[in-house]
Amino acid sequence: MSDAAPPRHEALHRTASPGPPPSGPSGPEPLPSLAPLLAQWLPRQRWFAGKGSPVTGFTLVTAAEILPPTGTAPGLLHLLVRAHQPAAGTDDCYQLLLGVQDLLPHRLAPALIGRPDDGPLRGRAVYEALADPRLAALLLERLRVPGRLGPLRFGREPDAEIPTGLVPRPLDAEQSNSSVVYGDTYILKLFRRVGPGINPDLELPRALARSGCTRVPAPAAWFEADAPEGDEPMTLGILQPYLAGSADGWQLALGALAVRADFTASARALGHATAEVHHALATALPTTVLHHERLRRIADAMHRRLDAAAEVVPALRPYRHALRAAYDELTAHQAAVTTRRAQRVHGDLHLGQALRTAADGRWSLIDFEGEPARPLAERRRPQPVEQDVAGMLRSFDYAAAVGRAGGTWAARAREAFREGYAAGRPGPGEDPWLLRAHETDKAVYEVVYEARHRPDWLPVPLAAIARLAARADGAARP
Ligand SMILES: Nc1ncnc2c1ncn2[C@@H]1O[C@H](COP(=O)(O)OP(=O)(O)O)[C@@H](O)[C@H]1O
Ligand SMILES: O=P(O)(O)O[C@H]1O[C@H](CO)[C@@H](O[C@H]2O[C@H](CO)[C@@H](O)[C@H](O)[C@H]2O)[C@H](O)[C@H]1O
Repeated sequence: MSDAAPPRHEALHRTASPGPPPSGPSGPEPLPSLAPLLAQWLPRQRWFAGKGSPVTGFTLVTAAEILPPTGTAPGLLHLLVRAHQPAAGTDDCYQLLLGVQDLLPHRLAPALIGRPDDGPLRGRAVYEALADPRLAALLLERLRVPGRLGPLRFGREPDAEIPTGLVPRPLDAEQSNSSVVYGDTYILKLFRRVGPGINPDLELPRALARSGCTRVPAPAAWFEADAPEGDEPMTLGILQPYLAGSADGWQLALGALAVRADFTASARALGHATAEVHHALATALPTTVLHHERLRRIADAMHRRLDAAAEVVPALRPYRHALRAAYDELTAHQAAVTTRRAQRVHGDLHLGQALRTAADGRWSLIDFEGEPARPLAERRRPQPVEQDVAGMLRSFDYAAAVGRAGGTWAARAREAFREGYAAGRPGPGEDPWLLRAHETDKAVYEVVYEARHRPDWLPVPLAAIARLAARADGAARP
Protein backbone atom coordinates (compact mmCIF):
# COMPACT_ATOMS: atom_id res chain seq x y z
CA MET A 1 0.00 0.00 0.00
CA SER A 2 1.60 3.27 -1.01
CA ASP A 3 1.75 6.33 1.23
CA ALA A 4 -0.38 9.32 0.31
CA ALA A 5 -2.49 7.25 -2.10
CA PRO A 6 -5.05 9.54 -3.69
CA PRO A 7 -8.67 8.89 -2.71
CA ARG A 8 -10.49 6.94 -5.42
CA HIS A 9 -14.06 7.82 -4.55
CA GLU A 10 -15.08 10.85 -6.57
CA ALA A 11 -17.12 12.14 -3.63
CA LEU A 12 -13.86 12.84 -1.85
CA HIS A 13 -11.82 14.48 -4.58
CA ARG A 14 -12.92 18.01 -3.91
CA THR A 15 -12.57 17.92 -0.18
CA ALA A 16 -9.48 16.08 0.94
CA SER A 17 -8.09 19.04 2.85
CA PRO A 18 -9.57 21.06 5.74
CA GLY A 19 -13.07 22.07 4.72
CA PRO A 20 -14.66 25.47 4.38
CA PRO A 21 -16.02 27.30 7.43
CA PRO A 22 -19.13 25.83 9.12
CA SER A 23 -22.27 26.13 7.07
CA GLY A 24 -25.95 25.60 7.78
CA PRO A 25 -28.31 23.56 5.65
CA SER A 26 -28.42 26.20 2.93
CA GLY A 27 -24.66 26.99 2.89
CA PRO A 28 -21.89 25.24 0.95
CA GLU A 29 -21.98 21.52 1.68
CA PRO A 30 -19.03 19.34 0.65
CA LEU A 31 -20.86 16.02 0.92
CA PRO A 32 -24.34 16.97 -0.24
CA SER A 33 -25.49 13.48 -1.11
CA LEU A 34 -24.40 11.91 2.18
CA ALA A 35 -25.43 14.72 4.50
CA PRO A 36 -29.16 13.90 4.82
CA LEU A 37 -28.35 10.26 5.55
CA LEU A 38 -25.73 11.13 8.14
CA ALA A 39 -28.04 13.67 9.79
CA GLN A 40 -30.50 10.80 10.44
CA TRP A 41 -27.95 8.15 11.33
CA LEU A 42 -25.49 10.05 13.54
CA PRO A 43 -27.90 10.98 16.38
CA ARG A 44 -28.89 7.29 16.70
CA GLN A 45 -25.33 6.22 17.51
CA ARG A 46 -24.51 5.54 21.17
CA TRP A 47 -21.25 7.48 20.77
CA PHE A 48 -22.83 10.62 19.34
CA ALA A 49 -22.27 13.31 21.98
CA GLY A 50 -24.79 15.86 20.69
CA LYS A 51 -28.08 14.06 21.33
CA GLY A 52 -31.12 16.28 21.77
CA SER A 53 -30.43 18.95 19.16
CA PRO A 54 -30.72 18.49 15.39
CA VAL A 55 -27.74 18.25 13.04
CA THR A 56 -28.31 20.88 10.39
CA GLY A 57 -25.28 20.35 8.18
CA PHE A 58 -21.80 18.93 7.85
CA THR A 59 -18.39 20.18 6.84
CA LEU A 60 -15.77 17.75 5.68
CA VAL A 61 -12.52 18.16 7.65
CA THR A 62 -10.45 15.37 6.07
CA ALA A 63 -11.07 12.45 3.75
CA ALA A 64 -8.98 9.44 2.81
CA GLU A 65 -9.52 6.01 1.37
CA ILE A 66 -7.73 2.95 2.72
CA LEU A 67 -7.37 0.71 -0.30
CA PRO A 68 -7.02 -3.07 -0.44
CA PRO A 69 -3.58 -4.22 -1.63
CA THR A 70 -4.91 -5.66 -4.89
CA GLY A 71 -7.06 -2.64 -5.70
CA THR A 72 -9.89 -4.83 -7.01
CA ALA A 73 -12.36 -4.33 -4.16
CA PRO A 74 -13.72 -1.06 -2.73
CA GLY A 75 -11.71 0.57 0.04
CA LEU A 76 -12.62 1.98 3.43
CA LEU A 77 -13.65 5.63 3.35
CA HIS A 78 -12.25 7.51 6.29
CA LEU A 79 -13.95 10.83 6.98
CA LEU A 80 -13.66 13.46 9.67
CA VAL A 81 -16.77 15.60 9.55
CA ARG A 82 -17.91 18.54 11.59
CA ALA A 83 -21.57 18.19 12.60
CA HIS A 84 -23.28 21.55 12.95
CA GLN A 85 -25.76 21.82 15.79
CA PRO A 86 -26.59 25.51 16.05
CA ALA A 87 -29.25 24.93 18.74
CA ALA A 88 -26.58 23.47 21.02
CA GLY A 89 -23.90 25.91 19.81
CA THR A 90 -21.61 23.01 18.82
CA ASP A 91 -19.61 22.04 15.75
CA ASP A 92 -18.04 18.82 17.01
CA CYS A 93 -15.78 16.78 14.77
CA TYR A 94 -16.59 13.03 14.36
CA GLN A 95 -14.62 10.16 12.89
CA LEU A 96 -16.60 8.07 10.38
CA LEU A 97 -15.49 4.83 8.74
CA LEU A 98 -17.66 3.94 5.78
CA GLY A 99 -18.00 1.14 3.28
CA VAL A 100 -19.67 1.50 -0.12
CA GLN A 101 -21.17 -1.37 -2.14
CA ASP A 102 -23.80 -1.75 -4.83
CA LEU A 103 -25.32 -4.89 -3.35
CA LEU A 104 -25.02 -5.08 0.42
CA PRO A 105 -24.90 -8.67 1.70
CA HIS A 106 -27.74 -9.57 4.05
CA ARG A 107 -25.40 -9.91 7.06
CA LEU A 108 -24.39 -6.24 6.67
CA ALA A 109 -27.98 -4.96 6.48
CA PRO A 110 -27.97 -3.69 10.12
CA ALA A 111 -24.88 -1.60 9.30
CA LEU A 112 -26.59 0.27 6.43
CA ILE A 113 -26.53 4.05 6.75
CA GLY A 114 -28.46 4.61 3.51
CA ARG A 115 -28.33 5.01 -0.26
CA PRO A 116 -27.73 8.58 -1.45
CA ASP A 117 -30.37 9.96 -3.86
CA ASP A 118 -27.81 11.73 -6.00
CA GLY A 119 -24.13 12.51 -6.39
CA PRO A 120 -21.31 10.08 -7.15
CA LEU A 121 -22.57 7.52 -4.61
CA ARG A 122 -26.12 7.63 -5.95
CA GLY A 123 -28.08 4.44 -5.25
CA ARG A 124 -25.10 2.69 -3.65
CA ALA A 125 -25.21 1.27 -0.12
CA VAL A 126 -23.16 3.34 2.33
CA TYR A 127 -22.58 1.49 5.59
CA GLU A 128 -20.63 1.34 8.84
CA ALA A 129 -17.28 -0.14 7.80
CA LEU A 130 -16.40 -1.70 11.17
CA ALA A 131 -19.22 -4.21 10.73
CA ASP A 132 -17.55 -5.53 7.56
CA PRO A 133 -14.73 -7.97 8.45
CA ARG A 134 -12.97 -7.25 5.15
CA LEU A 135 -12.79 -3.50 5.85
CA ALA A 136 -11.94 -3.93 9.54
CA ALA A 137 -9.08 -6.22 8.46
CA LEU A 138 -7.93 -3.55 6.00
CA LEU A 139 -7.65 -1.07 8.86
CA LEU A 140 -5.45 -3.45 10.87
CA GLU A 141 -3.25 -4.04 7.81
CA ARG A 142 -2.82 -0.29 7.46
CA LEU A 143 -1.88 0.01 11.15
CA ARG A 144 0.92 -2.50 10.68
CA VAL A 145 2.69 -0.11 8.29
CA PRO A 146 3.85 3.20 9.74
CA GLY A 147 3.56 6.20 7.42
CA ARG A 148 1.17 8.63 5.83
CA LEU A 149 -2.06 8.26 3.90
CA GLY A 150 -3.19 11.73 2.83
CA PRO A 151 -4.17 13.53 6.06
CA LEU A 152 -3.73 10.37 8.18
CA ARG A 153 -0.53 9.35 9.92
CA PHE A 154 0.04 5.80 11.19
CA GLY A 155 2.55 4.99 13.93
CA ARG A 156 3.59 1.87 15.81
CA GLU A 157 5.97 0.64 18.46
CA PRO A 158 8.86 -0.94 16.56
CA ASP A 159 8.98 -3.98 18.87
CA ALA A 160 5.24 -4.72 18.82
CA GLU A 161 4.35 -7.89 16.94
CA ILE A 162 1.15 -7.40 14.98
CA PRO A 163 0.38 -10.62 13.09
CA THR A 164 -1.50 -10.60 9.80
CA GLY A 165 -4.83 -12.33 9.32
CA LEU A 166 -6.31 -11.73 12.78
CA VAL A 167 -10.09 -12.10 12.52
CA PRO A 168 -11.93 -8.88 13.45
CA ARG A 169 -15.04 -8.71 15.63
CA PRO A 170 -16.67 -5.38 16.53
CA LEU A 171 -17.13 -5.06 20.29
CA ASP A 172 -20.77 -5.11 21.26
CA ALA A 173 -20.54 -2.81 24.29
CA GLU A 174 -22.18 0.38 25.48
CA GLN A 175 -19.29 2.64 24.61
CA SER A 176 -18.42 6.30 24.21
CA ASN A 177 -16.25 5.21 21.24
CA SER A 178 -16.07 2.12 18.99
CA SER A 179 -13.76 -0.87 19.37
CA VAL A 180 -12.86 -3.88 17.25
CA VAL A 181 -11.22 -7.00 18.70
CA TYR A 182 -8.77 -8.78 16.39
CA GLY A 183 -8.47 -12.50 17.02
CA ASP A 184 -8.56 -12.05 20.81
CA THR A 185 -5.03 -10.66 20.41
CA TYR A 186 -5.52 -6.93 19.94
CA ILE A 187 -8.27 -4.40 20.47
CA LEU A 188 -8.51 -1.27 18.34
CA LYS A 189 -10.31 1.67 19.91
CA LEU A 190 -11.55 4.30 17.47
CA PHE A 191 -12.35 7.67 18.99
CA ARG A 192 -15.55 9.09 17.64
CA ARG A 193 -15.62 12.71 18.79
CA VAL A 194 -12.13 14.00 18.09
CA GLY A 195 -10.22 17.23 18.49
CA PRO A 196 -6.69 18.63 18.28
CA GLY A 197 -4.12 17.36 20.78
CA ILE A 198 -2.91 13.94 21.81
CA ASN A 199 -5.60 11.91 23.53
CA PRO A 200 -4.54 10.97 27.10
CA ASP A 201 -5.68 7.42 26.30
CA LEU A 202 -2.63 7.20 24.02
CA GLU A 203 -0.34 9.57 25.90
CA LEU A 204 -0.57 7.96 29.34
CA PRO A 205 -0.49 4.23 28.45
CA ARG A 206 2.45 4.91 26.12
CA ALA A 207 4.35 6.77 28.87
CA LEU A 208 3.48 4.02 31.36
CA ALA A 209 4.59 1.24 29.02
CA ARG A 210 7.85 3.00 28.26
CA SER A 211 8.48 3.38 32.01
CA GLY A 212 8.04 -0.38 32.50
CA CYS A 213 4.61 -0.28 34.19
CA THR A 214 2.67 -3.41 33.22
CA ARG A 215 -0.68 -2.48 34.78
CA VAL A 216 -1.93 -0.91 31.54
CA PRO A 217 -2.10 -2.58 28.09
CA ALA A 218 0.72 -1.00 26.08
CA PRO A 219 -0.28 0.71 22.79
CA ALA A 220 1.15 -1.25 19.87
CA ALA A 221 0.02 1.09 17.07
CA TRP A 222 -2.07 4.22 16.61
CA PHE A 223 -3.15 6.70 13.98
CA GLU A 224 -3.88 10.37 13.91
CA ALA A 225 -4.95 13.12 11.52
CA ASP A 226 -3.47 16.50 10.75
CA ALA A 227 -5.64 19.15 12.31
CA PRO A 228 -6.58 22.22 10.29
CA GLU A 229 -4.94 25.60 10.89
CA GLY A 230 -1.73 24.37 12.46
CA ASP A 231 -3.37 22.76 15.49
CA GLU A 232 -1.85 19.66 17.07
CA PRO A 233 -2.75 16.34 15.35
CA MET A 234 -5.96 14.57 16.41
CA THR A 235 -5.63 11.06 17.87
CA LEU A 236 -8.03 8.77 16.01
CA GLY A 237 -7.34 5.19 17.09
CA ILE A 238 -5.20 3.01 19.34
CA LEU A 239 -4.34 -0.66 18.98
CA GLN A 240 -3.46 -2.41 22.23
CA PRO A 241 -3.23 -6.00 23.50
CA TYR A 242 -6.60 -7.56 24.23
CA LEU A 243 -6.81 -9.02 27.73
CA ALA A 244 -8.66 -12.19 26.74
CA GLY A 245 -10.64 -13.87 29.48
CA SER A 246 -10.74 -10.77 31.62
CA ALA A 247 -13.78 -9.35 33.42
CA ASP A 248 -14.22 -5.78 34.52
CA GLY A 249 -14.50 -4.71 38.14
CA TRP A 250 -18.14 -3.75 37.79
CA GLN A 251 -19.16 -7.24 36.59
CA LEU A 252 -16.99 -8.84 39.25
CA ALA A 253 -18.37 -6.70 42.08
CA LEU A 254 -21.99 -7.36 41.05
CA GLY A 255 -21.19 -11.07 40.65
CA ALA A 256 -19.73 -11.17 44.16
CA LEU A 257 -22.75 -9.29 45.53
CA ALA A 258 -25.18 -11.70 43.89
CA VAL A 259 -23.72 -14.65 45.78
CA ARG A 260 -22.79 -12.66 48.89
CA ALA A 261 -19.08 -13.37 48.31
CA ASP A 262 -16.35 -11.29 49.86
CA PHE A 263 -14.97 -8.52 47.66
CA THR A 264 -12.53 -6.91 50.06
CA ALA A 265 -9.50 -8.88 48.84
CA SER A 266 -10.26 -7.81 45.25
CA ALA A 267 -10.82 -4.20 46.32
CA ARG A 268 -7.52 -4.21 48.22
CA ALA A 269 -5.65 -5.57 45.19
CA LEU A 270 -7.31 -2.96 42.99
CA GLY A 271 -6.21 -0.21 45.38
CA HIS A 272 -2.66 -1.53 45.16
CA ALA A 273 -2.78 -1.60 41.35
CA THR A 274 -4.13 1.97 41.25
CA ALA A 275 -1.31 3.15 43.51
CA GLU A 276 1.27 1.47 41.27
CA VAL A 277 -0.14 3.24 38.22
CA HIS A 278 -0.15 6.58 40.05
CA HIS A 279 3.43 6.08 41.13
CA ALA A 280 4.50 5.24 37.58
CA LEU A 281 2.65 8.28 36.18
CA ALA A 282 4.31 10.57 38.72
CA THR A 283 7.70 9.16 37.73
CA ALA A 284 7.17 9.19 33.96
CA LEU A 285 5.47 12.57 33.53
CA PRO A 286 5.84 16.02 35.06
CA THR A 287 4.17 16.81 38.39
CA THR A 288 3.37 20.25 39.77
CA VAL A 289 3.14 21.81 43.20
CA LEU A 290 -0.45 22.05 44.37
CA HIS A 291 0.05 25.68 45.27
CA HIS A 292 -2.54 27.98 46.70
CA GLU A 293 -3.63 29.47 43.39
CA ARG A 294 -4.05 26.04 41.78
CA LEU A 295 -6.10 24.86 44.72
CA ARG A 296 -8.36 27.88 44.46
CA ARG A 297 -8.87 27.17 40.76
CA ILE A 298 -9.73 23.54 41.49
CA ALA A 299 -12.32 24.63 44.07
CA ASP A 300 -13.72 27.32 41.74
CA ALA A 301 -14.15 24.78 38.95
CA MET A 302 -15.99 22.44 41.33
CA HIS A 303 -18.33 25.28 42.33
CA ARG A 304 -18.97 26.03 38.66
CA ARG A 305 -19.71 22.40 37.84
CA LEU A 306 -22.13 22.24 40.75
CA ASP A 307 -23.94 25.37 39.53
CA ALA A 308 -24.16 24.02 35.99
CA ALA A 309 -25.37 20.63 37.25
CA ALA A 310 -28.07 22.23 39.41
CA GLU A 311 -29.35 24.01 36.30
CA VAL A 312 -29.71 20.68 34.50
CA VAL A 313 -31.02 18.59 37.43
CA PRO A 314 -33.31 20.56 39.75
CA ALA A 315 -33.22 17.75 42.36
CA LEU A 316 -29.68 18.93 43.20
CA ARG A 317 -30.73 22.42 44.22
CA PRO A 318 -31.75 21.76 47.85
CA TYR A 319 -28.24 20.39 48.53
CA ARG A 320 -26.28 23.07 46.76
CA HIS A 321 -25.46 25.16 49.82
CA ALA A 322 -24.32 22.21 51.94
CA LEU A 323 -22.22 20.73 49.10
CA ARG A 324 -20.34 23.99 48.65
CA ALA A 325 -18.87 23.49 52.11
CA ALA A 326 -16.76 20.58 50.83
CA TYR A 327 -15.20 22.87 48.21
CA ASP A 328 -14.73 25.79 50.61
CA GLU A 329 -12.97 23.51 53.08
CA LEU A 330 -10.31 22.90 50.44
CA THR A 331 -9.15 26.48 50.47
CA ALA A 332 -9.77 26.82 54.23
CA HIS A 333 -7.31 23.95 54.82
CA GLN A 334 -4.83 25.02 52.21
CA ALA A 335 -1.86 24.95 54.59
CA ALA A 336 -2.21 21.16 54.80
CA VAL A 337 -3.39 20.56 51.26
CA THR A 338 -0.70 22.59 49.50
CA THR A 339 2.04 20.29 50.78
CA ARG A 340 0.77 17.87 48.08
CA ARG A 341 1.72 17.60 44.45
CA ALA A 342 -0.55 17.27 41.45
CA GLN A 343 0.24 14.70 38.77
CA ARG A 344 -1.30 13.07 35.70
CA VAL A 345 -4.16 10.79 36.72
CA HIS A 346 -6.63 8.45 35.02
CA GLY A 347 -9.38 11.04 35.23
CA ASP A 348 -12.51 8.84 35.04
CA LEU A 349 -11.65 5.89 37.23
CA HIS A 350 -14.45 3.51 38.14
CA LEU A 351 -14.92 -0.25 38.43
CA GLY A 352 -15.70 -0.57 34.72
CA GLN A 353 -12.21 0.74 33.89
CA ALA A 354 -10.43 -2.04 35.75
CA LEU A 355 -10.00 -5.45 34.11
CA ARG A 356 -9.00 -8.57 36.04
CA THR A 357 -7.58 -11.50 34.09
CA ALA A 358 -8.94 -14.91 35.07
CA ALA A 359 -5.59 -16.66 34.61
CA ASP A 360 -3.60 -14.69 37.17
CA GLY A 361 -6.21 -12.53 38.95
CA ARG A 362 -4.18 -9.43 38.09
CA TRP A 363 -5.86 -6.01 37.77
CA SER A 364 -5.12 -3.72 34.81
CA LEU A 365 -6.51 -0.24 34.19
CA ILE A 366 -7.90 0.89 30.83
CA ASP A 367 -9.48 3.95 29.19
CA PHE A 368 -7.29 6.89 30.23
CA GLU A 369 -9.32 9.33 28.17
CA GLY A 370 -10.69 11.14 31.24
CA GLU A 371 -14.28 12.40 31.40
CA PRO A 372 -15.01 12.92 27.68
CA ALA A 373 -17.23 15.93 28.39
CA ARG A 374 -14.31 17.94 29.82
CA PRO A 375 -12.04 19.97 27.50
CA LEU A 376 -8.86 18.14 26.48
CA ALA A 377 -6.54 20.77 28.00
CA GLU A 378 -8.19 20.27 31.38
CA ARG A 379 -8.04 16.48 31.11
CA ARG A 380 -4.29 16.70 30.44
CA ARG A 381 -3.56 18.93 33.45
CA PRO A 382 -1.94 17.38 36.56
CA GLN A 383 -4.54 16.75 39.27
CA PRO A 384 -4.51 15.50 42.85
CA VAL A 385 -4.52 11.67 42.94
CA GLU A 386 -7.60 11.95 45.15
CA GLN A 387 -9.60 12.53 41.95
CA ASP A 388 -9.06 8.89 40.93
CA VAL A 389 -9.37 7.49 44.44
CA ALA A 390 -12.70 9.32 44.83
CA GLY A 391 -13.91 7.93 41.48
CA MET A 392 -13.29 4.36 42.58
CA LEU A 393 -14.83 4.93 46.02
CA ARG A 394 -17.98 6.23 44.33
CA SER A 395 -18.03 3.08 42.23
CA PHE A 396 -18.23 0.81 45.30
CA ASP A 397 -21.19 2.86 46.42
CA TYR A 398 -22.82 2.35 42.99
CA ALA A 399 -22.21 -1.40 43.11
CA ALA A 400 -23.73 -1.66 46.59
CA ALA A 401 -26.79 0.32 45.47
CA VAL A 402 -27.31 -1.64 42.24
CA GLY A 403 -26.57 -4.98 43.96
CA ARG A 404 -28.89 -4.00 46.83
CA ALA A 405 -26.19 -4.62 49.41
CA GLY A 406 -26.55 -1.71 51.76
CA GLY A 407 -23.93 0.56 53.25
CA THR A 408 -21.79 -2.00 55.08
CA TRP A 409 -20.67 -3.76 51.88
CA ALA A 410 -19.71 -0.44 50.33
CA ALA A 411 -17.93 0.74 53.48
CA ARG A 412 -15.84 -2.45 53.68
CA ALA A 413 -14.93 -2.37 49.98
CA ARG A 414 -14.03 1.31 50.17
CA GLU A 415 -11.87 0.72 53.23
CA ALA A 416 -10.11 -2.23 51.60
CA PHE A 417 -9.41 -0.20 48.44
CA ARG A 418 -7.88 2.59 50.52
CA GLU A 419 -5.74 0.12 52.49
CA GLY A 420 -4.47 -1.41 49.25
CA TYR A 421 -3.76 2.04 47.85
CA ALA A 422 -1.81 3.07 50.96
CA ALA A 423 0.21 -0.15 50.86
CA GLY A 424 0.99 0.36 47.17
CA ARG A 425 2.16 3.90 47.59
CA PRO A 426 3.63 4.55 51.01
CA GLY A 427 3.73 8.24 51.86
CA PRO A 428 1.48 10.83 53.40
CA GLY A 429 -1.73 9.00 52.33
CA GLU A 430 -4.76 10.67 50.81
CA ASP A 431 -5.69 14.12 51.95
CA PRO A 432 -9.16 13.96 53.57
CA TRP A 433 -10.23 17.41 52.33
CA LEU A 434 -9.22 16.70 48.77
CA LEU A 435 -10.88 13.32 48.91
CA ARG A 436 -14.18 14.69 50.15
CA ALA A 437 -14.20 17.56 47.64
CA HIS A 438 -13.44 15.18 44.76
CA GLU A 439 -16.02 12.65 45.89
CA THR A 440 -18.63 15.40 46.00
CA ASP A 441 -17.55 16.67 42.59
CA LYS A 442 -17.79 13.14 41.15
CA ALA A 443 -21.25 12.55 42.62
CA VAL A 444 -22.38 15.85 41.07
CA TYR A 445 -20.98 14.73 37.69
CA GLU A 446 -22.80 11.39 38.06
CA VAL A 447 -26.10 13.11 38.76
CA VAL A 448 -25.88 14.86 35.40
CA TYR A 449 -24.58 11.72 33.66
CA GLU A 450 -27.48 9.62 34.95
CA ALA A 451 -30.08 12.31 34.25
CA ARG A 452 -28.89 12.35 30.62
CA HIS A 453 -28.17 8.67 30.01
CA ARG A 454 -29.97 6.47 32.55
CA PRO A 455 -32.65 8.43 34.41
CA ASP A 456 -33.69 5.24 36.28
CA TRP A 457 -30.29 5.28 37.97
CA LEU A 458 -30.48 8.90 39.11
CA PRO A 459 -31.39 7.89 42.70
CA VAL A 460 -27.96 6.24 43.08
CA PRO A 461 -25.81 9.41 42.93
CA LEU A 462 -28.62 11.49 44.48
CA ALA A 463 -28.54 9.30 47.58
CA ALA A 464 -24.79 9.92 47.80
CA ILE A 465 -25.37 13.65 47.37
CA ALA A 466 -27.83 13.60 50.30
CA ARG A 467 -25.27 11.76 52.46
CA LEU A 468 -22.41 14.07 51.51
CA ALA A 469 -24.56 17.14 52.15
CA ALA A 470 -25.69 15.81 55.56
CA ARG A 471 -22.05 15.25 56.51
CA ALA A 472 -21.21 18.80 55.53
CA ASP A 473 -24.13 20.12 57.61
CA GLY A 474 -23.27 17.98 60.62
CA ALA A 475 -19.56 18.60 61.02
CA ALA A 476 -16.60 20.34 59.46
CA ARG A 477 -14.52 17.13 59.54
CA PRO A 478 -14.33 15.01 56.41
N1 LIG B 1 -7.22 -4.16 26.51
C1 LIG B 1 -8.45 -4.65 26.65
N2 LIG B 1 -8.65 -5.97 26.84
C2 LIG B 1 -9.89 -6.49 26.97
N3 LIG B 1 -11.01 -5.76 26.92
C3 LIG B 1 -10.88 -4.43 26.73
C4 LIG B 1 -9.59 -3.81 26.60
N4 LIG B 1 -9.77 -2.48 26.43
C5 LIG B 1 -11.10 -2.28 26.45
N5 LIG B 1 -11.76 -3.45 26.63
C6 LIG B 1 -13.23 -3.64 26.68
O1 LIG B 1 -13.81 -2.66 25.87
C7 LIG B 1 -14.73 -1.86 26.62
C8 LIG B 1 -14.68 -0.43 26.10
O2 LIG B 1 -13.37 0.09 26.24
P1 LIG B 1 -13.12 1.58 26.72
O3 LIG B 1 -11.68 1.89 26.55
O4 LIG B 1 -13.67 1.77 28.11
O5 LIG B 1 -13.97 2.38 25.64
P2 LIG B 1 -14.93 3.65 25.77
O6 LIG B 1 -14.03 4.82 26.13
O7 LIG B 1 -15.52 3.76 24.42
O8 LIG B 1 -15.96 3.38 26.85
C9 LIG B 1 -14.28 -2.02 28.06
O9 LIG B 1 -15.35 -1.86 28.95
C10 LIG B 1 -13.75 -3.44 28.09
O10 LIG B 1 -14.80 -4.34 28.30
O1 LIG C 1 -18.25 5.35 29.46
P1 LIG C 1 -17.18 5.69 30.45
O2 LIG C 1 -16.47 4.50 30.97
O3 LIG C 1 -16.25 6.73 29.92
O4 LIG C 1 -17.86 6.36 31.78
C1 LIG C 1 -19.16 6.91 31.80
O5 LIG C 1 -20.11 5.88 31.98
C2 LIG C 1 -20.05 5.17 33.24
C3 LIG C 1 -21.16 4.15 33.25
O6 LIG C 1 -20.93 3.19 32.28
C4 LIG C 1 -20.20 6.14 34.40
O7 LIG C 1 -19.99 5.42 35.62
C5 LIG C 1 -20.99 5.46 36.62
O8 LIG C 1 -21.69 4.21 36.60
C6 LIG C 1 -20.87 3.07 36.89
C7 LIG C 1 -21.78 1.85 36.89
O9 LIG C 1 -22.33 1.67 35.62
C8 LIG C 1 -20.20 3.21 38.26
O10 LIG C 1 -19.33 2.11 38.49
C9 LIG C 1 -19.39 4.51 38.29
O11 LIG C 1 -18.83 4.68 39.58
C10 LIG C 1 -20.32 5.67 37.97
O12 LIG C 1 -19.56 6.90 37.91
C11 LIG C 1 -19.13 7.22 34.31
O13 LIG C 1 -19.33 8.14 35.37
C12 LIG C 1 -19.25 7.92 32.95
O14 LIG C 1 -18.21 8.88 32.81
